[in-house]
Amino acid sequence: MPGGRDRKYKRILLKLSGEQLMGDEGFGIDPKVLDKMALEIGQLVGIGVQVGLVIGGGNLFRGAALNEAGLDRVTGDHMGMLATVMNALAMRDALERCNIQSTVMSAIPMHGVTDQYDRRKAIRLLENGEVVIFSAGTGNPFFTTDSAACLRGIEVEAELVLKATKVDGVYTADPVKDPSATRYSRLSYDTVLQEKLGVMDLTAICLCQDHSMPVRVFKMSKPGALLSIIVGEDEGTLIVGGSE
Ligand SMILES: Nc1ncnc2c1ncn2[C@@H]1O[C@H](COP(=O)(O)OP(=O)(O)O)[C@@H](O)[C@H]1O
Ligand SMILES: O=c1ccn([C@@H]2O[C@H](COP(=O)(O)OP(=O)(O)O)[C@@H](O)[C@H]2O)c(=O)[nH]1
Repeated sequence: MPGGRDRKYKRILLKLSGEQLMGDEGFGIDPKVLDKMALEIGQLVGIGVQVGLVIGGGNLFRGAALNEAGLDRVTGDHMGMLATVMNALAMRDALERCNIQSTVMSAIPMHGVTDQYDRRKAIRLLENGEVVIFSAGTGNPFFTTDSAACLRGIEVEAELVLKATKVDGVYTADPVKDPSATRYSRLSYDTVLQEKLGVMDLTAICLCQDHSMPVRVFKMSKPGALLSIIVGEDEGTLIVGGSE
């Protein structure tokens, strides 16, 4: 553990975007990336952290993009949710190759492929040290997996939602488009909402605000970042209530 410090969190909900699974390819899943992520998740499990996972589907399908291409929006969202199930199965496979016990639950019943989402069972599995992968988002169209991550995090009483992303936190503007943007180390839900800071969808932020669920945004590809957060280091950006 970094600096020999104890873990700060016992139960977390980690949100990975689908795009993070595709590595350098423009589409699909790179098993080497999955293996790397599985090892990092395994480090958390190894120090007794209970890990719930939500994985997006943007490496495969997004409803809004399919809609722009001419498909019905709800059909597109169903396809996006099914994409998250595929990613979840691939992640379970990678975790099991690292001898990390895991269960995939789906918000859309998929008998024989995944378990159906069951909050009480999920909590029991987490308490037993299994990684629980919550797939198919919220099960409803017009939502995102950011909202699903916050929803599941609140439901299973995680202490923190961790949003892994391509940038190392929340900035005053999109740092990819505006090089003069500066990073917050901590900010309030209200600021994210008022400034419409685009790192996470605003529905997800509202849900976290209503239920006082803190969110930490960080860069997954930064070596050791995930573990640093778990031991309480000030990595990325923390979104919480009150004034910043
Ligand atoms: N104010 C902001 N601070 C940080 N990132 C921002 C901001 N506004 C927009 N972004 C963009 O949001 C992206 C993060 O969203 P992303 O992880 O792609 O979401 P998802 O994978 O869930 O679709 C970053 O890569 C960044 O370019
Ligand atoms: O509760 C949900 C979660 C996801 N989706 C669909 O699944 C796609 C993939 O999820 P997301 O875009 O959040 O993935 P990420 O950007 O995190 O990879 C979305 O675009 C939506 O079409 C949905 O309809 N309802």
